[in-house]
Amino acid sequence: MGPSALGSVQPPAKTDLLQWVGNTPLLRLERVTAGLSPGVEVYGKAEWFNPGGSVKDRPALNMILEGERSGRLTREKIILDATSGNTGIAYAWIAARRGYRVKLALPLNASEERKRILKAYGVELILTDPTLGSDGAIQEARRLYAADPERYFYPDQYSNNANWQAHYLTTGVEIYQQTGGRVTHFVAGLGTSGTCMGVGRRLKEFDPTVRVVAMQPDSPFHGLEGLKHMETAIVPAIYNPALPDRQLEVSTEEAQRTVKRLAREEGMLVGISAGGNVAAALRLARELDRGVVVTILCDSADKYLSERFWDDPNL
Ligand SMILES: Cc1ncc(COP(=O)(O)O)c(C=O)c1O
Repeated sequence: MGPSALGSVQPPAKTDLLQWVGNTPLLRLERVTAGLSPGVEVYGKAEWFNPGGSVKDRPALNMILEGERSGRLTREKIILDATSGNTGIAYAWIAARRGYRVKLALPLNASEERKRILKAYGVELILTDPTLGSDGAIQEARRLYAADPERYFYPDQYSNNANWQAHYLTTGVEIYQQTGGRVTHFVAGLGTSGTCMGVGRRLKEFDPTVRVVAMQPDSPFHGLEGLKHMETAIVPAIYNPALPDRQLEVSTEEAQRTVKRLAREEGMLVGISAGGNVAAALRLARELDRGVVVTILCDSADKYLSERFWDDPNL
């Protein structure tokens, strides 16, 4: 078959990897939802389809583009931030494409896979005290920036409006469109809170009856990498506690158990925070007679495969 058989040959579409951020599939959960009222549907937004493998590609790209637009990010600057991993991975590949260097503060105990991925992209890692968690990394990034502000572009994802705006401009719109405007509840775990704030604001603008549910780990020492226990953590400046209509707490074990169920019953190999989101979404869905519940499958399990819970027969 020659080209003429195809009609006029178009150049390939979206040949820049950056164009593949967003527009992720919305997947219906069909088996873990057994026993729910027939009028209730539960969906997960498959964010591992982003080029960097997580939901954080969206805010990282938006913060970098905003930095360029505002003139705060210029060629000679190093991108500096504190990240438990996924935002770092997103900065890393986006910076590689756009020709910037990246320096990241992250807790020493962040998963080995994440550290190796970051190093593979050529990122400089500053490993911080693991007992201080993500807050220790934030303090270190602030210290480095304060010591030499001219050297760095410090997006500070916890305080940067371009973080939640990425979700306001993309994720929220996609969810509304992909559900044909039928979404009734949105569930999101809180890390920087960008996803919850941006999607929550957008959905409530489309339809003020949409209920926004924030999910948090049930204790300060938890295994939900990427999420914060707000009561004991540095609260992100972009977090508005008045926006969620409800808060749900999920234990590490419940999240891990749900991760295994999603793998075995739905064929979706997702990360721990995604398991936590689905656990909270299912708890909420059990209370409903009718509804369209949407949550976020933040990343895949690739970076967590060395965790011990996979081999724990009780989970
Ligand atoms: C795996 C994972 N899940 C959830 C989140 C939370 O998303 P957000 O920062 O938008 O609250 C993050 C954030 O870093 C993450 O890495």
